[in-house]
Amino acid sequence: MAAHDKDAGQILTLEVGAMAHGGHCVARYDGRVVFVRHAIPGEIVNAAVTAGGDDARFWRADTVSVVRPSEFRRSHQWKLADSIRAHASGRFPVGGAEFGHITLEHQRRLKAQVFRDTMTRIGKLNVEAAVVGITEDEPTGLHWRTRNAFSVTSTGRLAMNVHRSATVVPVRNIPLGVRQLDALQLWDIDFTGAARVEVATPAHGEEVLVVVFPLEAVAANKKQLEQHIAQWRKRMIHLPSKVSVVVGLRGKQFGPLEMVRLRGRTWLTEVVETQGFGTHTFRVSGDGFWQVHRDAPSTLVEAVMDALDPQPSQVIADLYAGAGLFSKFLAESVGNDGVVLSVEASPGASRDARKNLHDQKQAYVINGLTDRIIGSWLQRPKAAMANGGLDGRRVDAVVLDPPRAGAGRATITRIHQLAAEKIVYVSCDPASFARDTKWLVEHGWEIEDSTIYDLFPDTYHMETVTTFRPSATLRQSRDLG
Ligand SMILES: C[S@@+](CC[C@H](N)C(=O)[O-])C[C@H]1O[C@@H](n2cnc3c(N)ncnc32)[C@H](O)[C@@H]1O
Repeated sequence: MAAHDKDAGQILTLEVGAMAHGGHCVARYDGRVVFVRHAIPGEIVNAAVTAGGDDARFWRADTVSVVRPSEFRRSHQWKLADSIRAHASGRFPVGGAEFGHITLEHQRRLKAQVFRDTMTRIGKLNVEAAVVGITEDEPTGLHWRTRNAFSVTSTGRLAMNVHRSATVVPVRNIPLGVRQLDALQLWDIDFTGAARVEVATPAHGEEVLVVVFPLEAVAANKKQLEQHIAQWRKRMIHLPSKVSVVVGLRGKQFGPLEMVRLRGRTWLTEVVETQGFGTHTFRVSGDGFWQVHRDAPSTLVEAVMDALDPQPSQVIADLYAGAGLFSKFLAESVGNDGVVLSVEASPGASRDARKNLHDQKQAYVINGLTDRIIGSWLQRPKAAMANGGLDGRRVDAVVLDPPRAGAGRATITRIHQLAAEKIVYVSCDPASFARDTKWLVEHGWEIEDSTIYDLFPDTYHMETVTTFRPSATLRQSRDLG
């Protein structure tokens, strides 16, 4: 909350309307829009203003009590994230479980509505998408996160941030985390000197990877850093032998992360077992991206493989490929005469991808920014793949899985120029996806199918997998060209 915010703390009684992207319901007060968190469409709530002011275009508020509850309200699954209990004890809820007070079935209905509304508002398209949930998540929506990041309090305890705030609240369990995480009792360790701690606890196996990021001042002072490293090492000596601990020294974005090993390894193993597409094992380094829900890797691989339907000898571009999750399964399907171009910007993730794909000669790991790599393919299609070309071949299909910001207009245009037969777009953000879709449609692409996967229960987040095909007009113009 901003210190100058004279309206902060004021309690408003509001009838809340539709759920908007970002996890808040839209309400009106004196003609002004108020984004209300921890409410459900149709409810009347008392909400405390968390950001206001006469000049503000809109206000923000947290529900503190419910006057007319929705039939889909339940008691919140996580005390520290429950706005009502938090405000009653004079504090703010931690972020990250803003749907914990809504039944799982209704959360999914709301996600479908948010996706539909966002596609209409930004994408200018009517898209109906079914929501697929993970059965084991029912009914609570708890115990699914394999990747958890913590802030650290001034006394060295693991903590979570209050929504849109630097305020941290110490935690002693993470209800959304997989059960292995609580069992480690990392809350009892003194992490003084650290700014952030990230913990990866894979769904299968006992390996755990803890990455400790020092405070900037500590990282900048070699002697202090060494002292803290010695202390962290000592304080974690009791952890089970399969727990690896590294200190991460961040470079610039996409620059290499230097990892100082305190114990164990700088990476862990992830096993992805699918229905119908086999099982593969992946190496994922401390700084590498991995899907967060324990069942997300297998669910998304199955969705992408079903949507793409890769055939032997095809050329497939896997853009924003991370450690090669989709590339690995795709390479197997296209066989020795096919090609998978696995494009990823992070050097660490590309290193992992090279290891994960080393036995598949048809897979090329290309480290760089997607738009530049495609630009090179378009400019020099005859050049060898190792030299930034396509070896005279044509890209048959594209899968892209960009970060939350989406691909952006320039990259979408280049993807279109590849003249593939199919694009499968995996997205974790409906707003950037709607923007990218608008540009694809302007270029002549049509949506064939779109499905929402509820891979972030008890939060407002969602994952979508959408198949695009060239429209009849686009096909015609290609034939003429
Ligand atoms: C949502 S993750 C998907 C990774 C992979 N498909 C998976 O499922 O494990 C997005 C990835 O894109 C990478 N990335 C971000 N911006 C990029 C860019 N401009 N070009 C290439 N890769 C990028 C990130 O480093 C990250 O690994």
